Parts: sequence; structure tokens; C-alpha cells
Amino acid sequence: MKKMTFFTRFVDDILAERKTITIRDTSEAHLHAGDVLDVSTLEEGRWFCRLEVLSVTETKLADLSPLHAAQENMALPELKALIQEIYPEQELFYVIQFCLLSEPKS
Ligand SMILES: CC(=O)Nc1ccn([C@@H]2O[C@H](CO)[C@@H](O)[C@H]2O)c(=O)n1
Repeated sequence: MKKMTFFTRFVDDILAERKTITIRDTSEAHLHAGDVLDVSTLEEGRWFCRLEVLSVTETKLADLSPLHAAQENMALPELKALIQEIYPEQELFYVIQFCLLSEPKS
């Protein structure tokens, strides 16, 4: 299964479905709609959920909108500043929309 990591500070928003996209650089452009991802924290490598990729859309930093920010549970200036901090000097990104997969009942 493909894998993805998130900063630990986003775990609660993802599990509560307040965060439904992530914006990544070309290193994660290999993802496609329908992929199921095993998801863990970047810092501790702690598994915390599975996500299904709904869509992957190429986007420029300048084209990010308040809708993208809402899907990140952030304000647009905060989102742009964060992306520039994580990916300095980059202009081309991929908006990866996902949904949380529920755990199989045991
Ligand atoms: C290796 C690794 O884990 N990288 C990243 C990269 C990005 N993000 C989050 O995606 C959104 C847009 O970039 C923001 O919410 C970011 O903080 C993340 O959590 N982890």
C-alpha cells in the first residue's frame, strides 16, 4: 500500500474530517484517485489512519483559493505561508483531496 506522512499537529483535524486536502510538491505527484494510503506522523512514524485519494489536481501557489484554505481548516494567508515554509522556492503543487476510511469492525 502507498504511504503518506503528516505533521503530528494535523492528526486531530484529519481524524475529525476538518482537513480534507493536503498540498504537496512533485515528490507526491505519483498519487492517483482511488489510491488507499497508510498514513502516519512524520515526527514519530506513528500510524493513525487510512485515507482514500479522491482527486489529485495540479495547482500553482498563486491559484490557491479560500476554498483550499477552508479544506485545510485554515485561513488563506496562513496556508500560503505554511506551504512556502515547507516548500521554499516552489511554485507548482498538487492538491490531494482525500476521505477518511473507517476502521474495519473486529
Ligand atoms: C513529509 C511530510 O509529512 N510533509 C508534509 C507536507 C505538508 N503537510 C501539510 O499539508 C498541507 C499543505 O502543505 C498543510 O496542511 C501541511 O502542513 C504535512 O502535514 N506534511
